[in-house]
Amino acid sequence: MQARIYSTKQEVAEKFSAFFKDEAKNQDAFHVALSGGSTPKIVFDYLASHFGTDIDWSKVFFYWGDERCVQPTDDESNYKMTVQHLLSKIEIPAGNIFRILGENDPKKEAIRYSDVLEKNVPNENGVPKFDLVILGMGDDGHTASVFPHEIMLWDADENCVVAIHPESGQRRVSITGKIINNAATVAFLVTGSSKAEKVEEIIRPKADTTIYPATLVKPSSNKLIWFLDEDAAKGL
Ligand SMILES: O=C1O[C@H](COP(=O)(O)O)[C@@H](O)[C@H](O)[C@H]1O
Repeated sequence: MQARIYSTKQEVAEKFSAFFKDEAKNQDAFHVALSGGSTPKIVFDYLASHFGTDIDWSKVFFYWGDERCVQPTDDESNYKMTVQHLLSKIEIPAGNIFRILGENDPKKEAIRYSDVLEKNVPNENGVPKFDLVILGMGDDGHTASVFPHEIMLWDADENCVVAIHPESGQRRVSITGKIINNAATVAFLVTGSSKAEKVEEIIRPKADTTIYPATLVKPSSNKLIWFLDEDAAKGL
C-alpha cells in the first residue's frame, strides 16, 4: 500500500490524472471501474481539460463500481456526474461505456451487470480483473456502495449486489470485494478533513480498531494507492 499525499485537492486531481494517462498508455485495452463522489468529480474535470486529447480513449473501457438506483438523468446518478464532468468532453466510443442501469429493478440489474462484467472485462481464474478500480470513501468508511451496516456484502459470492444507503434508504447496485480485490490496481481518491479520522484508522490501524468496508480493500496484486490531500491525511 502506498499513500501519496498532496497539498490540495487540485494537486490530487493533477497527479492522479497523470497517473491515469501513464497507466492507459501501457495497455492495448484499459478496463477501468469508476466511482462517484466528490473527489472523482474534480479528477474527471482535470482529466477532460488537460488530457482530453492526449489519451487514446478508443482503448479505454469504462464501467462503474457502484450506482444509485435512479434515472440516468437524476442529479444523484453517478453516470450523470461522469457524463457532465468527463464523458461529454472526450472522444470515446459509446460502445466503450458500460453503465449500471440505475433505472432498472435493482436485483435484476445486479445480475445483469454481473454478466456484463463477466462478458467484457478480461478475467483471471474466472473472476473479472479490472486494470484499474477507482474508489472514493465516504465519511463513514464506506466504499463503492458497501456501507458499514452491510459490511457482509463485501464477501458476497456475487460480482454485484444490491445495497441500501443507511440514512436515505436509497438502493444502490455495487460491485463486491471479490471484484475490487482482484483488480491489477486500486486507487482511492480521498480529499477533505471530514475523511481524516477514517483515513487514519484505516491506514494506521490500532489493535482494537474498527473494520470499515474501505479497510477490506486489499488487492491480491498488492497495488493499492491512496491519493490524498493534506486535509484527509492530517492524522497520518
Ligand atoms: O455515495 C457514494 O459515496 C462515495 C464517497 O463519496 P464522497 O462524496 O464522500 O467522496 C463514492 O465512493 C461512491 O461511488 C458514491 O456512490
